[in-house]
Amino acid sequence: MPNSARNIVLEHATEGARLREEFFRDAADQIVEIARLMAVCLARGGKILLAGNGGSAADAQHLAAEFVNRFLMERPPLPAIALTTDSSILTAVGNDYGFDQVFEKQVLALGNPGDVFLAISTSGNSTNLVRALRAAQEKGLTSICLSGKTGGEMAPLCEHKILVPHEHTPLIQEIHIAAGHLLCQLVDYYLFEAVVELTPYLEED
Ligand SMILES: O=C(CO)[C@@H](O)[C@H](O)[C@H](O)[C@H](O)COP(=O)(O)O
Ligand SMILES: [Zn+2]
Repeated sequence: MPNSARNIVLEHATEGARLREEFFRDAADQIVEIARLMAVCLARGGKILLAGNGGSAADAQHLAAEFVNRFLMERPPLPAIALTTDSSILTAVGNDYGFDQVFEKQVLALGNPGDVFLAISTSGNSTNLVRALRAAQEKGLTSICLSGKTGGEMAPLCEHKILVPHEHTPLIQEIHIAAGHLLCQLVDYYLFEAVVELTPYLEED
C-alpha cells in the first residue's frame, strides 16, 4: 500500500514535468505576445480584470495581487481586479439573478474599452465565464483565456488563448499558475525594463 500511494506522487510528478516541458516549448511565443498586449493595455491606462471558479478563482486572486502589490521587482502598483472576491456583489448577483451572471455584471460595471479580461477555466465551459466573455466583447475589452485542451465554449469568445493540452484538472491548474507568473514577470519586463521593445506597439491604434 505505501508503495502505491508513493506511485501516485511519482506519477503526478513525472506527468507534470512532461506536460510542463511540452507546454512551455509550444506556448512560449504566445505567452510573450499576450504579456506584451497586457503591458500595452496598462501603459495606456487600462486595467486587467480576472475571473475563475474554485482553484481558478484562487489563481485570479493570486495574479491580481502580484500586479497590485509587486512581483519580482520593485515598481509602482499596477491596476488589476479579481472579480471573485467581493462577497456582497457575488451574493447579491447570485441571489437575484443567478450564479451565471456573477462575473458578467462586474465586467459590464467595471470594464472599459481597452481593458483586458483574463478568464481562467480548465474546462472552458463555466457559464459564468462564457457570459462574462460575451460582456467583455460587448464592452470592447480584450479577452484572454487560460484553459485546457480545446478551451471549450470559451475558446471562440477569446481573442487570445493559452491552452494546456491535458485532461487532468489539477495538472492544467498547475500549468495555469506557472503561465500566470510568467505573464506577471513579462509585463514588468516590458513596462520597466524593455520599454524600447514595447514602443512600436504603443504607437499602434
Ligand atoms: O481546484 C479545483 C480542482 O483542482 C476545483 O475547485 C475546480 O477549480 C472547480 O471544480 C471549478 O468549478 C472547475 O471549473 P472550471 O475550471 O471547469 O471552469
Ligand atoms: Zn484544486
